[in-house]
Amino acid sequence: MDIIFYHPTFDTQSWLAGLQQQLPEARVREWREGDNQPADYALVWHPPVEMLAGRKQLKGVFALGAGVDSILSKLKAHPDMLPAGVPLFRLEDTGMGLQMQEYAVSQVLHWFRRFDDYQAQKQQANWQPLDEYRREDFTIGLLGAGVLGGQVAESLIAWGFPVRCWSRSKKDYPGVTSFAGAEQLGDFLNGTRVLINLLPNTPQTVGIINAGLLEQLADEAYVLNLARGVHLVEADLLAALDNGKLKGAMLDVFSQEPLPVDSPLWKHPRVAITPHIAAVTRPDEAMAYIARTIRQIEKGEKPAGEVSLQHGY
Ligand SMILES: NC(=O)C1=CN([C@@H]2O[C@H](COP(=O)(O)OP(=O)(O)OC[C@H]3O[C@@H](n4cnc5c(N)ncnc54)[C@H](O)[C@@H]3O)[C@@H](O)[C@H]2O)C=CC1
Ligand SMILES: O=C(O)C(=O)CO
Repeated sequence: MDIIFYHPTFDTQSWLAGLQQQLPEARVREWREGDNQPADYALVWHPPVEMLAGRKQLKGVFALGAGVDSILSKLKAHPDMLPAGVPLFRLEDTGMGLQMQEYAVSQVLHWFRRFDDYQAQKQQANWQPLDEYRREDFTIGLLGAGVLGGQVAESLIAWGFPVRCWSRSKKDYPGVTSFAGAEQLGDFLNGTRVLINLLPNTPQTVGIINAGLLEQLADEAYVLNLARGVHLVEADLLAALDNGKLKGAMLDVFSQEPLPVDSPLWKHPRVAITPHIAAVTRPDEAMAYIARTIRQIEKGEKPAGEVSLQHGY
């Protein structure tokens, strides 16, 4: 079995060694320009078109991340990049769920305990206990309730917050109120105090967090964007912060990355920023998942994690 690997920034040698250990029966190599030698599987992130185009013998392509938007947008421009019938897999969880839980829980607690207000008071040397917030006024709403959103919901339930989610179809997570489809988006937003985005980037979700949506949230709401920058209309977020509708935002992802130095988001006192690190690929867990999935394919089984090209995620 031959496996080709391409990632623009990962430590390729350590991935090749790790994969070889997980799959001793395979021949694993780095893909380089001009390599047309046979391959059964391709492991990729931002792959050059020529790496995959025409490789009809592939049994599977693995995206080395959870979101497949960059691969699918390339596929749109170059439909021959993924030969017909070759399944595309993505990383499901592989350690990202826990990272998303850490990020979301720490930030929700930061807002809930008013550390943002105390930080602002500190700038003024102002010693002033503030009214406590009540959990019942702190409903958390998850936009997207899949592998990662479901785990974030679970972690916030454990902290006693009212939690609701919105997805394409209804979910059955214990203690979580589930809303589904465009017709229930308004009900989901009504009363949501903290909006956490974990949607995939698809034509249906681009720009979804806009002025019209923000207006429907509870007053003094907060936005946590953990998914993709294109989901959020940044100008609308800034306007909602400045008109008082939103109390704060924490953003991990941006319409342009790295975020340009002249973006007004950097300077806004109620916007917190991290550089797209909410959940990163954990090599050991990712390699174990890929090896397990390849073994399932080799046995003729149908593994989890296949991307629906029809739905775009
Ligand atoms: N900031 C970061 O470091 C990272 C960001 N991500 C982002 O998180 C996203 C979510 O990852 P997973 O939970 O693994 O994805 P998933 O595919 O398991 O879950 C997606 C959820 O969104 C819902 N959804 C999709 N389209 C919808 C629509 N039109 N209307 C309503 N609901 C819709 C689905 O029903 C599902 O509940 C990824 O696509 C990626 O963009 C993932 C990993 C790291
Ligand atoms: O896996 C993904 O989709 C990511 O965004 C990793 O940072």
